[in-house]
Amino acid sequence: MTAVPHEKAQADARRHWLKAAVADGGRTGASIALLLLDTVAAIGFAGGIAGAVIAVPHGVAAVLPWAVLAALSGVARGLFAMLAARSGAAGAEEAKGRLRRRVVAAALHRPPGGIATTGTLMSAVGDEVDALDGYIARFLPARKAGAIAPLLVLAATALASPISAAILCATLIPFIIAMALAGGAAADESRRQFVALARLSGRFADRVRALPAVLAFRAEEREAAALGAAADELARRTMRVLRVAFLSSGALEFFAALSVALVAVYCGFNLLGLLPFPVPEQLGLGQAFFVLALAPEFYAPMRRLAAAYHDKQAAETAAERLSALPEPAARAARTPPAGLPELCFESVVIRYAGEDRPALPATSFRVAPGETVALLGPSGSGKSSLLHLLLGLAPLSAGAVTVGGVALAEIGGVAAIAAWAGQNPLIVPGTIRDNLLLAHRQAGADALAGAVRGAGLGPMLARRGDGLDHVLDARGSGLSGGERRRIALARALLSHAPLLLLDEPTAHLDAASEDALIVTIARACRGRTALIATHSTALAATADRVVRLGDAA
Ligand SMILES: Nc1ncnc2c1ncn2[C@@H]1O[C@H](COP(=O)(O)OP(=O)(O)OP(=O)(O)O)[C@@H](O)[C@H]1O
Repeated sequence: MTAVPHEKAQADARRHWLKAAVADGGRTGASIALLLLDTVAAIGFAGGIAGAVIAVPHGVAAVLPWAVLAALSGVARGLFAMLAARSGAAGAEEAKGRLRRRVVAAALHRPPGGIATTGTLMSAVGDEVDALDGYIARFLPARKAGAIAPLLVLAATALASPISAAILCATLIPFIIAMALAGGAAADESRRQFVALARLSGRFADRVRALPAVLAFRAEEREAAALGAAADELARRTMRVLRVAFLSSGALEFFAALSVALVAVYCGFNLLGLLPFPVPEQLGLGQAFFVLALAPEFYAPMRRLAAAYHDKQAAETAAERLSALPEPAARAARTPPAGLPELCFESVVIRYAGEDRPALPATSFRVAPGETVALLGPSGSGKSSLLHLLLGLAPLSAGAVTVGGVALAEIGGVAAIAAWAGQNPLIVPGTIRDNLLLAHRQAGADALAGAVRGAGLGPMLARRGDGLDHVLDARGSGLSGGERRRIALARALLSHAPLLLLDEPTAHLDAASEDALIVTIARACRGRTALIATHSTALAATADRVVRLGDAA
């Protein structure tokens, strides 16, 4: 019962979103004006031809001005068509640029706890924004010009021969009915085809990402069959779209040809006086030529619109996904205060979107400037979430957090003043050196060697012949969990940030390595404010204070 209104609401939302996206740039007004000028030039061309024909008996001098009019109109048509295409393309570039900037901003400034993945956002920036190209460059100008241009042709025809104009109008009515029927079917089929295409490409990308797991579970044949079935489904849907498209273009061509043929027969019989019924007009040669030259122009704007119809479907499908992207989070109003920060947590609650239970129930504590606090607590008690909250990666659902006396919301997060080693350290494609220098671009060789030593990366580099020049891929393939953490820790050691945030820095380590690392961490915490989430009581013992989470839960 609610499906239809829901679909209608979605379609309305899509249309509004597309309208707003185009209003940003678009330049459709210029393209529409140029397409209408093209129609005016077509009328001039027909006038030139007709004038030249009736001037033939009066000699070359009489023909020349009409021939020049026809030639200039022909050149103007080419020019207007080219400028309309250029202006449409430039408008589309402008609108796509704005949209891309908005999506990139949404990717870079994701609201804490949002669920849009980087993959979704990046595919939105590329493919989905591109899908709006034809809609803005071709479809919108063609639709608006398509509503006015036939009326201009009709008015010009009516001046020369009202009956011919009536014939053109008469063929338009069944044409509109046929196009409305075929257009509705085409829209449904085309939407289904786009959904099938999106499903297939999503499935394909997902399986490529999970290829090692597919091979490990010997699921190659099953997955290949599933991909084959999705591809067959897409092929079936594509064939249906093509069938409907052939039907509608068949209807368009039939009525276009019929209108020209009827006008031609009428003009011929009228000129010869052979019409079997009385008509209130007697056409001259010039009028007949004018009307005949203009008749094909009546359906030309609709042909242009039909050719761009596919662009509309592509844009609406893309709009469905793009409009669902989150708005970029508000920019920080202030920069974090300088110096060693004090952290204050007052009745802080973290609840992720769509979750009933809070990840962190009301928690209050304070970290003095230069103090090291260890967060201890069972798995799932919210230790990582608390660190993520400071970095702007988890939502503050209740309570207040201040950094150096300034509300966290005002500075957006502490990333600018923090050295951070998380549980899933970021590895970028490049050498291990590139990965370490992410924390401090200008770090010298001595500082780098100190960080490598402090984080215990020496044995790992020695095992790889090329040491710091060893190249890592985006997944950090070949690195163990402990090695990743050591890389993250080395980064934190390299950075001179006054705030140190460490999330389980000694996990995955044997006892001897842990002891060595604890000494390094304690040294790194000196002279900074530090917050360390850990399960290690040995590491917690080196902190100035321990805050236990999850006890009250
Ligand atoms: N992005 C998220 N969306 C929804 N729930 C989340 C998200 N991140 C964490 N949680 C949930 O919040 C709770 C606290 O998780 P968190 O990782 O902060 O705990 P933790 O104490 O650091 O655990 P561990 O010691 O295992 O690292 C868990 O129940 C977890 O499932």
